[in-house]
Amino acid sequence: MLRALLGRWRSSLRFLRPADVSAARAKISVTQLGHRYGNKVVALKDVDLNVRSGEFVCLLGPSGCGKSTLLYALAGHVRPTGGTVSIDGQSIGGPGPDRLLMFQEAALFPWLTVRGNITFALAARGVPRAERKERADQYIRRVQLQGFEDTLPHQLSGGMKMRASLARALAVDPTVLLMDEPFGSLDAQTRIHMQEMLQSIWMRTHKTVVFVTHDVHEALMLGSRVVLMAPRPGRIVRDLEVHLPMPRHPDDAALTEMVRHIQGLLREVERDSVPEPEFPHASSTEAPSAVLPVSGMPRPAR
Ligand SMILES: Nc1ncnc2c1ncn2[C@@H]1O[C@H](COP(=O)(O)OP(=O)(O)OP(=O)(O)O)[C@@H](O)[C@H]1O
Repeated sequence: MLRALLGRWRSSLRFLRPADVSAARAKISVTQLGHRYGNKVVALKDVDLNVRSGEFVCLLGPSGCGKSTLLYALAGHVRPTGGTVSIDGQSIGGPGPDRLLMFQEAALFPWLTVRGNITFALAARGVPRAERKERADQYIRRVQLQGFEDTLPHQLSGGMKMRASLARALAVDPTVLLMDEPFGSLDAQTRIHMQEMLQSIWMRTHKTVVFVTHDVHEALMLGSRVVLMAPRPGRIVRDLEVHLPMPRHPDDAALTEMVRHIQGLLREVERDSVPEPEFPHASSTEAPSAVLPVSGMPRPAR
């Protein structure tokens, strides 16, 4: 029984080398990316990553390994001190409408209803007025918020706010969805529900997603690929393709075994990381702690 289980999770995990996903065919291509903040912290060093169209890539690693810095470099909010980021072969010089960044906070306009928040974002993207309501309602149904179209954000639970934010992100239909621990502030039950919902939406849309998390279970619930990062300096140490069938169930035995294996890898990574001297943080005003999201809405304080 145990042997069969081990066989299943091992055959569901494939280690990738950078050359396995060619830059020429990648949707997102990151080459030799480095970033040093003004306070001398090397947040990223020599990061190479190619993401294919339609992949769900989870960036996973301990605090401070540069996950958010990498995500904000993809969004165009961090201007890396070295290397390049390209989308569809075009080097990016800043934020663009092809990428949308979602945060742990739902970042809804409090004076607009659920539908109003979505139609506002559609208007900002130039969607004709006649299409906005129908499109908003379509995505409201997709995140199971029907009946709450005219509700204001303060009347919603945390999970519902996040669903509204997800509906807004999907409705504007960015080429790439960038998510920074979006479910981090939700309770365990709501978090699982959001993961299942996002998973079923992704299975239907196959949108290219880059999702930051430090939760191994979440990464394996969602990711078609899991990229492990290590700190000091921030870098990629493993790139894993996950072939567990979808939809995945949070209690699936093979998934649970895989979680244990990756937790072991992360412990090794932490052990092998050289501690870096403490640098003052407060004087720096650089992203990711002070950025504007791609959607153009003010980024809430982290
Ligand atoms: N604005 C900033 N100015 C200076 N240093 C920063 C800034 N933002 C992040 N750092 C440093 O860069 C390194 C990487 O930070 P980053 O937030 O990208 O890591 P992370 O893996 O996303 O961490 P967490 O999971 O805690 O959010 C850390 O050492 C952090 O202290």
